[in-house]
Amino acid sequence: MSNTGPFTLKWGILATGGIAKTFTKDLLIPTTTRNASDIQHELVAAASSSSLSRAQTFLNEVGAPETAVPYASYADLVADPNVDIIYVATPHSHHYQHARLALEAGKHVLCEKAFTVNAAQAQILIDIAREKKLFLMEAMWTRFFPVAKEVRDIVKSGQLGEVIRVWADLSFWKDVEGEFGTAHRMVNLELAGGALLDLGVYSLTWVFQILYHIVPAEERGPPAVASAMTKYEATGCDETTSMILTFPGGAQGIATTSLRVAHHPTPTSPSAHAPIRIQGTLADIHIPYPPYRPQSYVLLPASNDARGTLASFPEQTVTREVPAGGHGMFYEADECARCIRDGKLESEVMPWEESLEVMRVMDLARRQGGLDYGDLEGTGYL
Ligand SMILES: NC(=O)C1=CN([C@@H]2O[C@H](COP(=O)(O)OP(=O)(O)OC[C@H]3O[C@@H](n4cnc5c(N)ncnc54)[C@H](OP(=O)(O)O)[C@@H]3O)[C@@H](O)[C@H]2O)C=CC1
Ligand SMILES: O=C1OC[C@@H](O)[C@H](O)[C@H]1O
Repeated sequence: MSNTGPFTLKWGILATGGIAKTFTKDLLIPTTTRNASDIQHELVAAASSSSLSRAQTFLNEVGAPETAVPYASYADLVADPNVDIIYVATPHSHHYQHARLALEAGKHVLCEKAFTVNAAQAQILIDIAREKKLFLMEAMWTRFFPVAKEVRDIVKSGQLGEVIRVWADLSFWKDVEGEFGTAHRMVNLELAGGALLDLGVYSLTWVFQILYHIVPAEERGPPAVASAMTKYEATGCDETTSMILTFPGGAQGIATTSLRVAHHPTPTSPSAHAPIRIQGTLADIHIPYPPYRPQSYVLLPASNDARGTLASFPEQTVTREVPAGGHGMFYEADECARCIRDGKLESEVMPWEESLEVMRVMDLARRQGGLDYGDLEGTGYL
């Protein structure tokens, strides 16, 4: 690493919807507020497929520097020589096309979750990134929170004993018809909507972080998958999907998602149990809602009348709040900057192979549930 000051990563934002705005605001929070002063981010451009004025409005709304350039097309954005990395923030249906557009133009890519519609598309993006020596990462921001890292480290240390089971739910207790109708991206088949790709991917990421990511390579393997899927009648997307994953060695992951019921109808109520529960032979870890933005965890030693308390530590709650009023999306942006600075094509925290495995599990669950996205499943390009 050079000692000439922080490495600067120059960002172009592809799309101007809800999450693009949240992410970009985080990008503009100085890295010094989170002890990440070895890198910094610069917002250099944003594009809207709708209009130039929408791109300009977006830049104004996020508080972009005056030098940031608005574009009226994604093609123009990826052609900007001043841009290093493109953040793809379009609906699932378009991730493959837009990430590929950026890679083909020679840009590094951070692509929103779910990475693509299926594993075949993810594989092609990875192949292109490898061939062109470009950084590519699924924007699974949850993994980069300090709490997620701490939890992985605790499990790795053996403090929980052997992890036997991980329960993971991300569901929203919604009036689905009233809130989403048929056109909203959450339920619209033409945008690859549905609970699984939008929310279930988080349940899977918690299961994978514990039962796959931190398992030594020689013991690790893809899980067997048994799933059930119930459709939303109005569009045919999945409304409630439940998956039981059995990993080599026998540990089980139970990953669930729904648009109509949740682990608790008022997930932030003090009586709500945790949506993520990592269960070991000596202790559990519970992670409260929201599991996609984890800011605390509870360590619970196992205990019963007959055997007493097995672990040698008390129950404890650890809280790590996101600093500087951020949403927590800057952690994944920092990872991109460090990887690119260090010449890495992929992140060790969210490696290509694991995005692919998660996509394969979702492919299997969709096959078992009879959910096919038709033409959106293709690997043709633009
Ligand atoms: N990490 C997280 O916490 C979150 C991630 N997401 C992910 O981000 C992605 C976008 O979600 P979100 O921002 O909520 O969606 P929005 O509908 O708010 O925004 C999507 C944007 O994509 C662009 N777009 C391009 N083509 C289309 C199309 N055919 N239909 C609709 N929009 C299109 C539009 O921008 P323009 O007109 O400017 O081109 C639009 O504003 C999804 O993949 C979702 O899973 C979403 C929410 C939270
Ligand atoms: O990624 C997401 O996480 C937060 C949710 O609010 C959102 O619907 C989803 O796309």
